[in-house]
Amino acid sequence: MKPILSTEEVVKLENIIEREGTSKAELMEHAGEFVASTALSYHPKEVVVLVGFGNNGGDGWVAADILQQHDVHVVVVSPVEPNEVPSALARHVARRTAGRDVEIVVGPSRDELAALLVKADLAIDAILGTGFHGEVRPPFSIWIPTLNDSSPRVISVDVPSGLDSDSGVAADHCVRADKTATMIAPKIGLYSADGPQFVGELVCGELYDRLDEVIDDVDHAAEIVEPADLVDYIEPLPANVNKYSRGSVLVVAGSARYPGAAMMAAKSAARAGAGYVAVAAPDACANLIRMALPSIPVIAIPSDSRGSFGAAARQVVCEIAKKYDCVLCGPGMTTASGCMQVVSGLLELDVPLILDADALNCLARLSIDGIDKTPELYRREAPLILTPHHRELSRLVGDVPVDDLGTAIDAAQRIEWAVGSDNLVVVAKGATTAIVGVEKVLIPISGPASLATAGSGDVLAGIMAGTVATAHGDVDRWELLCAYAVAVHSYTGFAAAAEYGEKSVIATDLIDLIGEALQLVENEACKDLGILTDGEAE
Ligand SMILES: NC(=O)C1=CN([C@@H]2O[C@H](COP(=O)(O)OP(=O)(O)OC[C@H]3O[C@@H](n4cnc5c(N)ncnc54)[C@H](O)[C@@H]3O)[C@@H](O)[C@H]2O)[C@@H](O)CC1
Ligand SMILES: Nc1ncnc2c1ncn2[C@@H]1O[C@H](COP(=O)(O)OP(=O)(O)O)[C@@H](O)[C@H]1O
Ligand SMILES: [K+]
Repeated sequence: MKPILSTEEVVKLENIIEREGTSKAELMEHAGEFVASTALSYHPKEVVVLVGFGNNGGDGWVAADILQQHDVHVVVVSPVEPNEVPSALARHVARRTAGRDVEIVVGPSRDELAALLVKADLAIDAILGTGFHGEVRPPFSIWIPTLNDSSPRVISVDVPSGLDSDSGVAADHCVRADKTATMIAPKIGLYSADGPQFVGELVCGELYDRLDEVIDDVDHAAEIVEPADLVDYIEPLPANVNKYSRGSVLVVAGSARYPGAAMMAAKSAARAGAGYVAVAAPDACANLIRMALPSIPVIAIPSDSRGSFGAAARQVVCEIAKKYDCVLCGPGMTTASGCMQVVSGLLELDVPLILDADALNCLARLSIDGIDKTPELYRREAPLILTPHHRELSRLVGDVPVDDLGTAIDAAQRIEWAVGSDNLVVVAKGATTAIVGVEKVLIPISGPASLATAGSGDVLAGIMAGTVATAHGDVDRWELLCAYAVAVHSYTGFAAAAEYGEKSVIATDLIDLIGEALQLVENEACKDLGILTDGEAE
């Protein structure tokens, strides 16, 4: 796993590194070297380096110096003369670079800048880094759109200028990078809110050769899960299994209005490897589900007058649910009062439970002002996995706004910390999904935007249930198991986009690609571990 840090954590880490004997000036030299080597991989002839007033600019000045030593024609565009750069560290390197054969253009007009960029084949954006806040002021509010309107490839130093490195919110003017060369560790804002739209390809320069020894001395805002981390969940099917020993799932879902959600979740659980998947659905839709899923037994549960679980459902469902390795509750269920009773009944059972979709809305309704205020509602011994999207998550914490990765992590942590159990995981779904456990926040492999289609969450919930059931409770870290399920879901998205086209994927396409996705995750993990080469994996 690779750490993702907040700006505050990066500053703490830089101070620790300094105490260990590597100064900030040396880190700036290494940052500039990393930017230069990233730039040289494009074999550029003409590079424009845009520098700001701070240390982000300092990285740019160092990179400019190195690039000119590699016979690249470099033009540094600065708002002030090198002698007037306010940051002392950056001023030192600016003066040094100015003493070499580098062209420096101070305070160009929009047209002058545009003319320089037209001639360049690469631009380096060292205007604003982690010190940026608020809206972009002149002259950068002119430079940034001029850069975005120009043709050269853009490498942003540390963060795209104009992006808040913590919240990931882009200012009105924000550099759209082809590649972002971030320093020491990726900043959380690169993954949050607008970040993914502006960052381009992300590369990280560690800058300090003993980073491994100090990285755990600061908290980590989150950790990126790499395929190799998932290797424990990749196991061949033993020859001597039977359908029950493979793992069983009960999907408690559906209603007369939404039978499809139950079908998709159940089929996905089976495709994800569970040997025995059954559906407990209101009798108003049970026959429909039976006809659509001949391989899956459907248990008809008493309905209410509108075709949702009725008053008698709680007792019947809970009696059945005890026998399964995993229960998934929620897809297409509605929030009728019988459903709320089913959810509270299942929470009392000693069986791994996944609450998704309407089960989460029921849970939210069972509390008055957010479930984190009433942890007794969801505190239990057996594992509990909640899989809310941002709106569901917001409802769970009493309608506190949740609209990006940062606010989703905060909300999920409120739910986690109110209970403080290793067995509780909140999978906060979004364009970037965060898996929040009591100690760590994991960022699993993200899928393509094609996954933003109705029913895609039902497929994920099914994959999650299949994964939990086949693990048989033999799980060191539930967060990592959830990361595996999310990765499989992400790869169904890639496979479906390749087969049907990015915009044409519908949720049912994902289900039949789960097998392929399982294989893709395995291939990536093996590649990471050096067991398989690129060619073999294809
Ligand atoms: N501190 C360290 O040890 C290291 C820092 N490094 C670099 O230093 C950067 C952080 O440097 P700084 O803290 O100097 O910050 P920045 O260089 O990111 O920005 C600070 C400057 O930007 C200006 N600014 C802030 N908000 C603005 C706005 N809204 N409109 C226009 N101008 C604005 C400020 O006037 C200030 O001069 C990192 O992103 C990284 O690139 C690297 O050199 C590695 C080592
Ligand atoms: N822009 C996106 N890029 C990648 N994945 C996305 C994007 N938008 C949504 N997803 C993923 O798609 C799934 C959607 O789930 P959800 O909102 O519950 O859908 P539904 O309720 O329709 O089943 C989640 O796993 C989410 O992480
Ligand atoms: K930058």
